[in-house]
Amino acid sequence: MTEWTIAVSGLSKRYGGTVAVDALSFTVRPGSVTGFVGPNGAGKSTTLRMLLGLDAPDSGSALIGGRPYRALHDPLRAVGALLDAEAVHPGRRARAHLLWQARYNGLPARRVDEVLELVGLEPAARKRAGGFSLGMRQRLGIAGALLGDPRVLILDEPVNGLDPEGIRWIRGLLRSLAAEGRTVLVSSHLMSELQDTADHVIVIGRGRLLADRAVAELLAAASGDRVVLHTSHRAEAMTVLAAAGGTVSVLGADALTVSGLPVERVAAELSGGAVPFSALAPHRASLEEAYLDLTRDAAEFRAHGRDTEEPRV
Ligand SMILES: Nc1ncnc2c1ncn2[C@@H]1O[C@H](COP(=O)(O)OP(=O)(O)OP(=O)(O)O)[C@@H](O)[C@H]1O
Repeated sequence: MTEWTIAVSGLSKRYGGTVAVDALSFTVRPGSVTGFVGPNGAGKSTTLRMLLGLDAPDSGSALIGGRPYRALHDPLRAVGALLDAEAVHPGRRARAHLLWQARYNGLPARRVDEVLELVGLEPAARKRAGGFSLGMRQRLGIAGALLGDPRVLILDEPVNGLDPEGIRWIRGLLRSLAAEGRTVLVSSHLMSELQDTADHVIVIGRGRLLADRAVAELLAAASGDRVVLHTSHRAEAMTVLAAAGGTVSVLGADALTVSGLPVERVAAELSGGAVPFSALAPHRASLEEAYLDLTRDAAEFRAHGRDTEEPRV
């Protein structure tokens, strides 16, 4: 049986003087959602295009189930991909577009109706794609990716253009596809989009690997041993906690961050000093904070030319 792992190894691609992907290596395993994150221009789409055989690497390899995409026996059943939701002809009706794709790949018309239902596009099945919102085009692209009931899904910025309801929907869809044992790789330039979706993230910048870690690990590292304290007696709290050996910084008008003291000790010190407080809890970092921590270290990320753009929040 094929192990449907995505394996990128020493992958590099240059366009003229631009190094788009630079000796990139990572593995994406079945059964979880893996986020592929980096700011605009980091090299995500180029990597995905090489994985799908749409661009040739200068060196290295990009394999799916141990083979290059072009060598897969039944590619649509093996891999479903969404690269560009705009790629549908505007005059084509949604169902007709999918039927054409299905026939071309030897799939039954029944499957077209199944995927239309899965992505919630049944009511628009007979409408022309030209009249679709970006969110509807994303859904149509996802329907196309799911047609062959593939083991591996590769989606480039699938959340782009979706409204909050659509974002919730795609999170659920990705999680259920992964729970069925599929390999799910989803790119985004916004780490926050992957919160509550990805189990694992691969972060790249300027074509290079910055992190390849479980989300839980990344969040634990970014959360550190900090405690967040809410009190209207900020000055007194700072004095008491500093005297106890804590490092205290101001978070907001009524909020402080304390590190170097466990939460129980902070509570005991405040009570001992008769300093009132309204809330006290270990700090839980967001995925966006973890991302900013990571990219802060990668100074070259923002220091030069095209990557001067801050990751958008
Ligand atoms: N066909 C091409 N010809 C020339 N340069 C290219 C080509 N494709 C990508 N590049 C360049 O390679 C770099 C990486 O681009 P890529 O589209 O892979 O990044 P990305 O991470 O997908 O960004 P985005 O989030 O904006 O889609 C960029 O500097 C881009 O301008």
